[in-house]
Amino acid sequence: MFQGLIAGLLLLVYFICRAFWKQHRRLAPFPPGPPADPLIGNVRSFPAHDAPLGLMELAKKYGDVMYFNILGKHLVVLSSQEAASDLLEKRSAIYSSRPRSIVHEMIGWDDMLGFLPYGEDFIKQRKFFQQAFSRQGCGAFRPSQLSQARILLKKVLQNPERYEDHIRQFSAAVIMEITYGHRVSSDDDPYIGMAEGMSRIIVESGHSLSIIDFFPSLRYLPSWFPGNWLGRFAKGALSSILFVLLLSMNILLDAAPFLKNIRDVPFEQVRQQMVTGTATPSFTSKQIEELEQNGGASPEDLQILKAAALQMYAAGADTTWSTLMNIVAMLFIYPNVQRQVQDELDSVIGGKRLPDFDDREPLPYLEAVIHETMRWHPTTPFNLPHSSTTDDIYRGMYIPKGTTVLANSTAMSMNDKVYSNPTVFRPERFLSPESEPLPVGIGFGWGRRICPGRLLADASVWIVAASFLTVFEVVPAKDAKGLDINPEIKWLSGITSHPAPFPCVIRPRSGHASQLVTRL
Ligand code: HEM
Repeated sequence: MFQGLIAGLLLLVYFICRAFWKQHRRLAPFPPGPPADPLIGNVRSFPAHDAPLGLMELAKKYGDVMYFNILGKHLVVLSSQEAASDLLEKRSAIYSSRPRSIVHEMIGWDDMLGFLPYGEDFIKQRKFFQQAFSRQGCGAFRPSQLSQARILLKKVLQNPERYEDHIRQFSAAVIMEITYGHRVSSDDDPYIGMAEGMSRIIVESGHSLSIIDFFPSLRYLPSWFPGNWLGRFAKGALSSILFVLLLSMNILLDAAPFLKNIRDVPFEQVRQQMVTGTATPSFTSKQIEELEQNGGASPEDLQILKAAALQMYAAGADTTWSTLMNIVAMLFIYPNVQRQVQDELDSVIGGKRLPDFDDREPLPYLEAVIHETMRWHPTTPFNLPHSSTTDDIYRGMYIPKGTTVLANSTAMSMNDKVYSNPTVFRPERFLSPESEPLPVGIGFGWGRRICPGRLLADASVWIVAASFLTVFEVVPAKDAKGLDINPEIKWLSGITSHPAPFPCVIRPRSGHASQLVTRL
């Protein structure tokens, strides 16, 4: 009797709480956002071109937490580091999943860490990364980063006009060596071919997957259609579906066997080498060893590990390359900044040798230039989308379960409440006494999804920037009359953003540096 009463009371409390929650939910409005059309929601008001900039403008009107309804799907755009840190970091128990990506499912990439929803597989795969790329773990990769940086310098010396390719190959070679212990020996190394094919697929599939790139295609509709939103919606939806179908078929046709090979071939090679005792220690060999020490690697474990190894390349090569290309562009545009970095390098290292990673501490100006480049032109103009796993109320606004949450890095980097004169490229802002906040979230994301390769990336960028600027300088090319060509640099945006090729000359610096170059 007494137990029944307790059970009844508990049930009553449950229903009251549920009713209160529903009431609360109804009372809490969605975050502000542009007015929506019936059924299609904000399809027409979502910026179709240059979405990061378009959304930055909208945020001036609607605030740093904006709501969009895209064909019934909830999308929240965050435009301040404060909101991103509050939600993606402090409430990371709620905001750490990823939205479903049909195209990535079709090409079999849905088991890679970056696309996994929050859950057991995510936690398992993320652990591989956290172990390998801890501060201590990264130390083991330094020799490979240093020697690949030397190879890069030699290639630039021999063939400076192909510097973009050389930097791309550096980024790929470091990842291949770290992941599989494979030392890239020449430009026609088959692993480099695989890596380049992979880059192409990342760019293509990234476009078709992204909600930002996909749904706005519904907007390519005549705006004169008076009041007949249904007709517009149908036409837009059809074109979007066709767009995705064509793109994914194209990917499927020429990419499926390739994707299987790039996943299996290097991985199986490491396993063979482990059997014959010829494997160079790598991320893959270490993880296999560890699994075997803990009772043997199951086929599922091996599948997860294969996906993790592939993910390393998919996430680490283009991002590192784009960041380095952005730095080259900024140094070209701001020769006085370039000179100041070189003065610092000369006074600290003395121009008698190439920088080693141990020289990292005393180069604050170079560090500031790297941070300022990542702020001024974020490598990923949008962070990867997060997705929420329960209903939430933030600052009195309702964010439903299943909302895609997009952090607009571009808007954050231009926030004048955080950065003084944000449109001006000024590394000094990160130095004492100004010491403005470092753009860590803008560069590498937040919370449980923060880039697990950030320490490795940071070291690669530092080593290349420091050694490159010790021996080379980037100067304007000359026209037929011998005058400087001052090109207007255009920025290309996909998943990552980097400058379009622009005319410039890379040449050895004079003085001590020229001797270093001859010794390369
Ligand atoms: C300068 C170079 C790099 C930049 C700018 C960069 C940036 C990012 C960003 C913005 C994210 C999304 C974070 C979020 O969702 O909140 C991310 C995720 C990721 N990055 Fe990086 N990254 C770089 C290099 C690397 C490297 C070298 C690796 C590995 C070797 C790596 C592995 C990953 C992985 C696996 C994810 C997905 C994490 C997850 O979904 O849990 N990244 N990165």
